[in-house]
Amino acid sequence: MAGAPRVVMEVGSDGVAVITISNPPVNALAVEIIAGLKAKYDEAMNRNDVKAIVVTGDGGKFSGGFDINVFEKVHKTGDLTLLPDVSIDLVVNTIEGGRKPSVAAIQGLALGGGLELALFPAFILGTSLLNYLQGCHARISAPRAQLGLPELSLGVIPGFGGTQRLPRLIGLKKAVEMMVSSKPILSEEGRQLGLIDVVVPPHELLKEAKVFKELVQTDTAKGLVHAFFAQRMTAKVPGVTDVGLKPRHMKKVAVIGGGLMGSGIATALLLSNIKVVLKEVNSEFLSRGLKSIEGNIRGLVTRGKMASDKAEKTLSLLKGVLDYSDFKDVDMVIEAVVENIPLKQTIFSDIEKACPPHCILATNTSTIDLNVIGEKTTSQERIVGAHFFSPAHIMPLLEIVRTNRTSAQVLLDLIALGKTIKKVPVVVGNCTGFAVNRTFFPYSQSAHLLANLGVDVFRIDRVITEFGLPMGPFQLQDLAGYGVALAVGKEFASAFPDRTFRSPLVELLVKSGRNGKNNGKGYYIYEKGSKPKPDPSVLPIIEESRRVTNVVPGGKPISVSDQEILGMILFPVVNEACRVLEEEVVVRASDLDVASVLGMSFPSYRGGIVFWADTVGPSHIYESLKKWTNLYGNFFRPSKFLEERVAKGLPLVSILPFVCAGFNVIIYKVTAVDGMPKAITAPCQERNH
Ligand SMILES: C[C@H](O)CC(=O)SCCNC(=O)CCNC(=O)[C@H](O)C(C)(C)COP(=O)(O)OP(=O)(O)OC[C@H]1O[C@@H](n2cnc3c(N)ncnc32)[C@H](O)[C@@H]1OP(=O)(O)O
Repeated sequence: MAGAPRVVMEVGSDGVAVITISNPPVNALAVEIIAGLKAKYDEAMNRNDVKAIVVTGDGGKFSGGFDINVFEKVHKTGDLTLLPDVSIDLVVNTIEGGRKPSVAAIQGLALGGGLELALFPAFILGTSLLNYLQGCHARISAPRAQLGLPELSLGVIPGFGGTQRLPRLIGLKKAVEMMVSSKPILSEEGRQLGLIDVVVPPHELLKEAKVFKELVQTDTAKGLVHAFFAQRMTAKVPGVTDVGLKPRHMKKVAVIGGGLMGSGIATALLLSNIKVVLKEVNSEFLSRGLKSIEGNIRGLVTRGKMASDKAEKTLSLLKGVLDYSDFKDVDMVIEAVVENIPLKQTIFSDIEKACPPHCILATNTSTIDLNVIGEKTTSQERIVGAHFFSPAHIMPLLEIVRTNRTSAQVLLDLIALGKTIKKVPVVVGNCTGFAVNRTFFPYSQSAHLLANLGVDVFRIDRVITEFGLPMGPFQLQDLAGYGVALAVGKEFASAFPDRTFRSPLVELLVKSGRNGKNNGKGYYIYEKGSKPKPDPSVLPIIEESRRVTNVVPGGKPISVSDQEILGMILFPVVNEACRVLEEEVVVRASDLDVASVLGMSFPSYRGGIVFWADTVGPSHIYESLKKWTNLYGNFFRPSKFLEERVAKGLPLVSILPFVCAGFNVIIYKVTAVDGMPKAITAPCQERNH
């Protein structure tokens, strides 16, 4: 078990005091660590037998930076005194004031406040001590340690003096690049960049400390800090990751279908050194799939991101096949064929016979009920959804879809595999659209409703991009292709007819020969080398759609502000998120935040869809939806969950009502004779989200 955070000091006979930070797993600079550092530095400075100081971290890591939990506490309490005055107190008064040489011994990582702590010795060396140390090295680092200032990714700036000291250490250009990109460099590069011996005057530190404290209080910092913790929570699934099971190693995975999704999934697996068998139905499709994987991997070489011998080694892990004979020793199959129920059912019945009994049977379906897919098998415990987002080797989200029969072991294995292939796994329930597509299905629906009510489509896109999404709903539709919009629209219309707005617009666009970005003609004109331009010739088609739907009250286009447009697009999404929470499609509300950020590019600095909704205020959202229901119909009707939350004055993220039914109350025990964990009933209990 990890011990309590502490700082220890050992003084050797050579007069060197080694101060070690110990706060597993990353030696975060918790308040008690900072206090401990100050106490040990004070002691070292005051002891006559100490000639020099080395500061280092325990467990192979220097420090992952200031303890982010403190930010969260500040957000909750508004109490800024929780933030210690490190730069002034520790650096100026203790370290500099003490006038003894101090060296940082870095290994593993020195991030944020951790790196800034390592810069402190330079601060001392930069003044009088450098003169008598005669070029002594102030930071000793093990190979490949990560050095970075990722504070901007949390919405704050380096607050322990880094903005002043890093530029002096490695030059302004590189320092700004490191701060803006938040990306770490390796110690080897850091060494090449050299040392700078300049002192930062205390008044600059004071200024910096003030700005830092102001930034911690902004919504942006709150959103980013929430997103940080939420992302780390997704891999903690009650009844799965806390019941003593160990993930099994996936050495060889079969992917069925070499189309866009299948080849992307295969690429992601190969890049993590997992053997892949790619199966297709004929040699033409197979060679197309293999070529696309090769293209993905060789593209990394062209862009200088992978050495060519490494690419060849990676590709040697890939084998293309036309039958199931190579499936006899695979640990997992991921089916990624077209969304056709009989085809998927046949494949699952075939792979059940062809694969070993421990093999996980996963599907990349984005819509079809997993119970239906597995209907012709007797292996329901090992059937699971592995829903990747396109392009699968790039997009970071992996929705792991469970039925009420999927075993905990299988879920755990998939969570572990997700992490191995550098995805963020989010475990979700089995419903139309799962968590992400289900929550965001009203997004394009409301955009179409607004367009049919007379609002300009390009204005809608602008409002949404100004809010922070990378593109608006109409440009997104152009990008995804109209075939996808029509197919997905049908699924949702049949699953949720009470809240579907039927717009003929996409059909009219297809009729007029448009297919979005695919053929260069959609709401926008797409030309090579230039940004998409709004296409005025689409306006008569939109007019035609308005005539057909005839939803404009009094026949006149509605007049709405940008703020209302934003609400009319995003509040229905929040409303659906409420239903997703009520039905416990996600384990906790923050999982939906992560899924919305990583799957829909919802701006991370807004914390995710539910977090943002709480910032806006559930009662404002509820009242707005009620008003729009009266004006424009049922599409906007507030959900029961939202209504109840508002009635109780609760935010959306707090305790979810615990329903004693469905997959969430199943816990697992390894009792089955075949070694697969079996579900047992668990008592109901309230969980904190
Ligand atoms: C004043 C200063 O200028 C302000 C600052 O220093 S702000 C902080 C700057 N530092 C950062 O942003 C680093 C954030 N951390 C990371 O990027 C990554 O955690 C890491 C690269 C250090 C390690 O990554 P990885 O090995 O994949 O482990 P990861 O799962 O992310 O983290 C392990 C645990 O450490 C915790 N942790 C990591 N960094 C932390 C931090 N700075 N504070 C508190 N907890 C932290 C994580 O929450 C996680 O906890 P859990 O096991 O209970 O879920």
